[in-house]
Formats: sequence, C-alpha cells, structure tokens
Amino acid sequence: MIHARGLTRVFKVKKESVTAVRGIDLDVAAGQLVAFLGPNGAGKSTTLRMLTTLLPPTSGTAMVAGHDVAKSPAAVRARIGYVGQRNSAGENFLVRDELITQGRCYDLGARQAALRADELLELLDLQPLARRKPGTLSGGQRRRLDIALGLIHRPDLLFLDEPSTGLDPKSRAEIWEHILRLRETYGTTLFLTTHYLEEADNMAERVVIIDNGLIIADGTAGQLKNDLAGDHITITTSTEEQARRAAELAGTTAEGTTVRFRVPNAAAALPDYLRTLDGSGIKVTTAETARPTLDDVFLALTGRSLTDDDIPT
Ligand SMILES: Nc1ncnc2c1ncn2[C@@H]1O[C@H](COP(=O)(O)OP(=O)(O)OP(=O)(O)O)[C@@H](O)[C@H]1O
Repeated sequence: MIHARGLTRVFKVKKESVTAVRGIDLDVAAGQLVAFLGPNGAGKSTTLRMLTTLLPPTSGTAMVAGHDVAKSPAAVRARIGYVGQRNSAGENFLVRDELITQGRCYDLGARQAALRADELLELLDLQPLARRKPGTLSGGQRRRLDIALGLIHRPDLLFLDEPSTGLDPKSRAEIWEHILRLRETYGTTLFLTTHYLEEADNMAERVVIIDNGLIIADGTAGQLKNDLAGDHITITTSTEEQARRAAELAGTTAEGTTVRFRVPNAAAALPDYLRTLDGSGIKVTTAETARPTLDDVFLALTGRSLTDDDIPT
C-alpha cells in the first residue's frame, strides 16, 4: 500500500537548508495499522505530507495506493484519506451536510453521498449530532467528524496526523475504539502519527520510529522492546552500603538504597540475582521487574527520551 524508497525532503530557509527527511525506505502492506513515532521535529509530518502528495519530495520515490506521488498525485488522492491536525469541517453547514458536501467534492452522486454520510455517521457514533453545526461539537466529537470526512470516498488507506492529541483520556479511548472499528469494518490500512507512546504500544501492530529524518526502528512494539531495550529489575536494600555492593554485583551504580538495571529477561534473571545477593549477606527489602516501554526503546537507540520537549505520555 505504501512503497517508499530514498524519500527525502530538504527545505530551503533563506540561505540555509534543513533536511527534514533523509532518504527513508518504507513498505506498508494492505490492512496494516502502523504508528509513526518520533520526537518533535523528527520529520513525521513532512513524511506524511509527501506520502499524501501535499509536498513534493526533493528526491526519492513513493508509490502510495498503487500510484506514484510525484507522477500521479490525483490518482493517489482519490484512493487515500488524510486527517490532518487541524479541523477539516467548515462552520456553516450541519454535520451531515458537511459530509455530503465532502462526498460531492469526490464526485459522488447526491444519493450516494447521502448514503455514505449516513453510514459514516453510524460508524462513528455521530448520528445524534447530524443536525448540529461543527462549531458546537466537543473536541472528541470534532475529531470523529474529521475522521468521517477523511473516509467519505471510502479510501483504501487513511493517514491520521495525531488523531488523539489534545483530547481527554476518555475521548482518546473513544477515538481509538472508532479507529479500530473502521479498520474492522472496511479493512482500511491506517498510518498514523502519535505522541502517546502507550497508544502506539497497545493499539498499533507495527511501530516505525523516526528521529532526525531517519527511520531508526521498525517492528512490533514487543519485538522492539525485546530486541532493543530489555526488562527492568529494581531492588531496594535496607542500607546504602548494601545497595552499593548489590549494584556492583549487577555492574551498575546505586541511587541511595535503590538499584536499577536492565536484563533481556527479568523473570529469569531475578531469582539468580537474589540468590547471589543472599549469598553475599545483602538483605533485599523489595524487588520488582518491569517490561520496557517504547520510550526505553528510543532511549536505548538515541540516549534521549521521547517524552522530552513536553511531549505528553
Ligand atoms: N516549511 C518548512 N520550512 C522549513 N523547515 C521546515 C518546514 N517544515 C518542516 N521543517 C523542519 O523540518 C523538520 C521536521 O519537521 P516535521 O514537522 O516534519 O517534524 P515532526 O516530526 O512532524 O514534528 P512535530 O511532532 O513537532 O509535529 C523540523 O526541523 C522542521 O523545523
């Protein structure tokens, strides 16, 4: 569904050039749900804009929904949907009429546009709001309308830029419920950016991480965590001296009475470690293990946290 090779975008700003995307290769099969993650300024929106024909690549190629973004942008646009970060609906029409008008823009006949609008109102639980104006909807309701607008021509592939950002946790959960439902109903391929790591972790079957214009990791959340981060073991001891010795045995340094370190499989490693500590006369007060997060993956790859720069987690 997406087949990009060496996709690059350089912006000229006065005499300087900014390389936002540095030759990325990306393949997305039909029906996949891919989360595209990266810190602020990593190149997510620029990539999305190139894949959706909104911005021409400086070099490289991308076939999207079977067509070349540079050579046949109209054919790409006819087959994809794009839900940007800003609201797509106008303010003047009622919700249902907004959808019908959008359908007419895609050359649907009046009857077909109305049928499609009603189908999407149903799918996105917008039926009770059909006769309201978009300006009167809540943030979550507006996002659902944006998604419906992106789906009116029943695209094979839907791009969503930060679909849940700025919503309260309940509305975020609802948006995800609808995203998953539309995938189940239509089998739509979904490619979305998100700042919410736990959403990418729980919902997407594939996570692609971009940093500084380059794809630095690509796989299931589980694979990335196993291969690149490792589990956490945390123990506490009753004295700082004991923690220092326990840390030494784990090849790390203590923080007060706490020792933290990573291992490939904590459940298997912890009993051995506790036995070693016991044999050395170190009294452990608490011991726990934790699976890594996607942020741990990013940290392991770059030495930085994805949650820096005020990115909400
Ligand atoms: N029109 C432009 N002119 C100049 N530089 C740009 C332009 N658009 C993006 N950039 C730069 O390209 C880089 C990537 O930006 P992009 O918006 O793609 O990142 P992002 O990962 O989407 O970030 P965010 O999560 O903050 O939206 C940044 O350094 C940005 O400043």
